[in-house]
Amino acid sequence: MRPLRPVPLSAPLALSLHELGFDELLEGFSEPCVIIGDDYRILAANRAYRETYGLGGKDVVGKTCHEISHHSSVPCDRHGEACPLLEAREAGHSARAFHIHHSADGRVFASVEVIPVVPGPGHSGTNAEEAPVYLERIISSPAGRPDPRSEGLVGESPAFVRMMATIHKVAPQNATVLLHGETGTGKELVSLAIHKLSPRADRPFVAVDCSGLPENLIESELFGHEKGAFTGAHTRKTGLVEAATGGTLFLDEIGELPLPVQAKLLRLLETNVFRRVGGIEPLHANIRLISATHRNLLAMVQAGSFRQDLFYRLNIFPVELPPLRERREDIPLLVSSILSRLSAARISVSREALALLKRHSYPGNVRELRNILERALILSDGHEITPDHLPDLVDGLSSPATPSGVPRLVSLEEAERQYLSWALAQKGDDLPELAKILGVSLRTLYRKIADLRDLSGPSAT
Ligand SMILES: Nc1ncnc2c1ncn2[C@@H]1O[C@H](COP(=O)(O)OP(=O)(O)OP(=O)(O)O)[C@@H](O)[C@H]1O
Repeated sequence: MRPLRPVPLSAPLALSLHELGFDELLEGFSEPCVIIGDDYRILAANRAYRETYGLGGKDVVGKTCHEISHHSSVPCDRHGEACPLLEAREAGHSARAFHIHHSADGRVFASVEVIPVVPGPGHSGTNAEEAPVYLERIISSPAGRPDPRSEGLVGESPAFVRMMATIHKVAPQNATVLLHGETGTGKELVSLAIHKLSPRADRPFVAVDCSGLPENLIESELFGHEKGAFTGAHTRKTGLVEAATGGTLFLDEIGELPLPVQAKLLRLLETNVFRRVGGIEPLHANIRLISATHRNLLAMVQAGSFRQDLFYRLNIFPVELPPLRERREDIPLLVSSILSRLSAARISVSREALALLKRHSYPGNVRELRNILERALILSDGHEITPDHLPDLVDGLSSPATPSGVPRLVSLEEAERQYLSWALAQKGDDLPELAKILGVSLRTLYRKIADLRDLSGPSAT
């Protein structure tokens, strides 16, 4: 058997990779692993790889890695993906990539690491035997799948896969993460995924909606209070920072946090110390903080409503969540996934209905898609969903298209109404700011909104 020595090695691997033959080496790993040659051919595979990617009992040895995991006759870089083998070959050190793989159990997200391996010092082989070989380890993601049966995050578009790759990189670190995305893009789901992928996974995940808490309560909710700290504080109360000890605290809509609480949060992040309201004892926090917002925090900093120092503390690792209209390729998959979550029966969607669903601009993103499908399911009595069951998408105003997504030629007046509906869905909570962006006075904006409501009836945005 051929003795092996890997170059260079990350510390944990170095312990298991020395002077071993292919099979012995591979069986040391519980995750799927293969040894591949320069030409992508699999030279050996461990049991986990055979079970995960097995081709109905046929051996994988002699096949190429892209044939097995991508069901493709050409390497993944020819599909626009990063090929870790190519990178490892060129750089001479290990390389990683995040891919969608075909496993025996459907498609999965997979973190792939390729490590160059060379013969051990005692080995004197033939030239052919000394051709470079690589160890490929694959860890499939528990955070979601590009598969309708997935419980977690669903998607397969390049924008979505890029975001998934980013969260898989940051999750194992303790870094503070700031998620930015429009409403309904999945910020809470992504934050939970980061928690589940982190070493804190078996400790608490505590989610707090900063916009849902009255200003005078936020501080005691977050930090707790001592008995008698204020009228009505009859007992000592543990705050959410303490409740998240060892785990992750998710602060949703961080832009809504009042300035005095921003100062306390900053102190917590800088010193890891906080005090309960009315308390003097300093308490040590042990949390990972993930925050999220749909707002432009930098613009808020410039406007003086968000602390600059807190912004930089929160923004250590920013993650942008793509809006659904920028990943329309995901709509068919999301439709089947959401329908299978909503109904145990198999519900089909007609071609025309799917075309309508794909054309809509979704100011409310995945949450809006879910609501539309929930209504359609009721209207269809659990049978095939057709355009008749999608009145919001057929009727126009309550389903505004983005300027780039106007599905047919319309009058300028109609285009303005559609654009205004869309703009309101993006920034309707800050009309002065929206008026500024649209270049109209606040009074004009109010008038246009009133016209829009008159025209579209009580259900308009
Ligand atoms: N990629 C996805 N795959 C499957 N479901 C998703 C995805 N993204 C969002 N959802 C679903 O959409 C809904 C909204 O998601 P979530 O609450 O995480 O969004 P959000 O960005 O936090 O919204 P908000 O800013 O309004 O709080 C949920 O039902 C969630 O399960």
